Amino acid sequence: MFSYIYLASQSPRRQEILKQIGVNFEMLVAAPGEDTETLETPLPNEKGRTYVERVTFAKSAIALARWQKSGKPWAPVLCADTAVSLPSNPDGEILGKPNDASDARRILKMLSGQTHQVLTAVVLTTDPKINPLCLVHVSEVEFAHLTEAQIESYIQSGEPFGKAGAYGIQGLGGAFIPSIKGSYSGIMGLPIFEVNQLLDFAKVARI
Ligand SMILES: Cc1cn([C@H]2C[C@H](O)[C@@H](COP(=O)(O)OP(=O)(O)OP(=O)(O)O)O2)c(=O)[nH]c1=O
Repeated sequence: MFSYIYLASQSPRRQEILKQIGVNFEMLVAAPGEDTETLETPLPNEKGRTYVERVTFAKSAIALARWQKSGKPWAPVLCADTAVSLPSNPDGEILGKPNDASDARRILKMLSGQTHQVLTAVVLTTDPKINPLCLVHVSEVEFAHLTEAQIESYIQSGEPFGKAGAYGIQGLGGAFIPSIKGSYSGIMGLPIFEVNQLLDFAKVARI
């Protein structure tokens, strides 16, 4: 039985979700100069599922190297990546975190009035010498038609930044979403039900 895990993610949403299900975790934070952003550039013609899997496995390899350097005792390491996929987008289907306000505007205009997918890949390494447990969770999110004024005031709020697809369902962005098919927590970055199953399988204790 493991009494805690390492969370290798800067996402405050993932921390909240782990707390919600009573998981004890310690952050495995990036070392200065460590670059994970370059990984998050989609490869030419890369599909959503392949993208989130590739990025999460890469984040995982970086996290394991981080653990090795840290000299800390072993505990399972959890990594995840969330991206929005819009197959009808001619410039490539993957929409990640916006680079700036004009990128957020471009993404929100594409999502307006459409249904998109949110994909979250999760990788849990239970032993550094064996293959990790992994899954990809997919939800469908219906977006209402947004006016230019709504998009501008949403960008002004600052909420789109640091979030895949330039919105947060858990914040003001929730008001743009008439329906979802899938899981709210999966859209927020960590699907509770599936992660709970992985943690059970890996024999991780809860508080
Ligand atoms: C679609 C959507 C995404 N998001 C967030 C979840 C993720 O934090 C973020 C996607 O970026 P990620 O690259 O998955 O995660 P991150 O950069 O926040 O953290 P790290 O790479 O260190 O693990 O978008 C929401 O909070 N709400 C939403 O509705």
